[in-house]
Amino acid sequence: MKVILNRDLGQKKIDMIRDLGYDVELILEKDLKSRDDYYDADVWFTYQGFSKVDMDRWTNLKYIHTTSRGIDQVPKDFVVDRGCYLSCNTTGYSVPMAESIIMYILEVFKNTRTMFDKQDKRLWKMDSNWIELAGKRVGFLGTGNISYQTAKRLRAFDVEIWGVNTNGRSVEGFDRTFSLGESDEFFKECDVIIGLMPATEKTSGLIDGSKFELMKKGTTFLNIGRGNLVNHQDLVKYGPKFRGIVIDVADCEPLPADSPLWDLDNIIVSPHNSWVSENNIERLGDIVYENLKSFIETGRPKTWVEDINRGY
Ligand SMILES: NC(=O)C1=CN([C@@H]2O[C@H](COP(=O)(O)OP(=O)(O)OC[C@H]3O[C@@H](n4cnc5c(N)ncnc54)[C@H](O)[C@@H]3O)[C@@H](O)[C@H]2O)C=CC1
Ligand SMILES: O=C(O)C(=O)[C@H](O)COP(=O)(O)O
Repeated sequence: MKVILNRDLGQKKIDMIRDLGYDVELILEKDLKSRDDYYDADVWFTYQGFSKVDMDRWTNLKYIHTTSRGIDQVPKDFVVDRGCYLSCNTTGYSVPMAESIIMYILEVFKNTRTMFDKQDKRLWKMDSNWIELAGKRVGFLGTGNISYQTAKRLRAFDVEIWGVNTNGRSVEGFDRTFSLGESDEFFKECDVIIGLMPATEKTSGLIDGSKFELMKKGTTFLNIGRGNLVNHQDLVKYGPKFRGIVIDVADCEPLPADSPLWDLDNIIVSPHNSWVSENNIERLGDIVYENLKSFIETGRPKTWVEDINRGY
């Protein structure tokens, strides 16, 4: 079985896979001599490699694992037509994402932008506009794994935690949950609202002026999942209403230098950085190992995306 890996998982994981004792040829993408050497592989671990290869040329491909959590970049027709398995980095980034989100909220609540500005100017001047997280209501758009890990850690700050998901089902770690169709109260009452939804046809532009209108003045709004969730024109228009805005993702990445979002004085722009951590390769390696072991032994990975057309 020929397996192409886009990331070096380290010798320990490679040895673990080899020690399984099966006839597996593991090749790092960077060691492929030519693009032609891809096309007879059985398994491909990739992220955005789809645009770099000619998808029509694969002869044996039976299993794709994308090293990202989101699967919006995956050519879904190919997966369906070929009857290929698709798996992704289900939980691998949730911990660093949760920590980054808590950092962003505190940055907005404690005005760190202003603090660093003053520091650059060697200005010793107190700021009386710092607010507490304790007692606030934090709302998650999406109650998936990243939201869960963030909510779990936010508990220590004595906040109330609400969430929106597809049907309003209750989810461990959330005090209240809403369906999007019945979520006006959510938008009106949350002090912090965090976008953590996947990019799908259904989520595209969900958060627009009509939702910003419902939010109270001084809300802190973060979009961390995918940029398509938010109507950016409306975000700019309603910008001054917020205590702070944080975007880790945008409808166009990199965010163009002439985007009016850069001009908002209450925005933190993080360049799709929230997932970064020194532990990612170790976590990815665990998922890859379990999935590959299962694929070799049973013909299917341990976990996979069962309904690719759902989009996440
Ligand atoms: N900025 C970054 O660096 C990263 C961004 N991401 C993004 O974050 C997203 C969320 O990740 P997870 O929490 O692990 O995903 P997940 O699949 O565990 O959760 C997704 C949540 O969104 C909800 N949802 C989906 N469509 C909906 C709709 N139309 N209406 C209402 N709710 C809907 C689901 O009910 C679920 O609660 C990923 O899909 C990915 O695009 C993931 C990792 C890193
Ligand atoms: O996992 C996702 O989805 C992301 O958006 C992450 O930022 C990172 O994706 P990779 O660069 O690790 O594929």
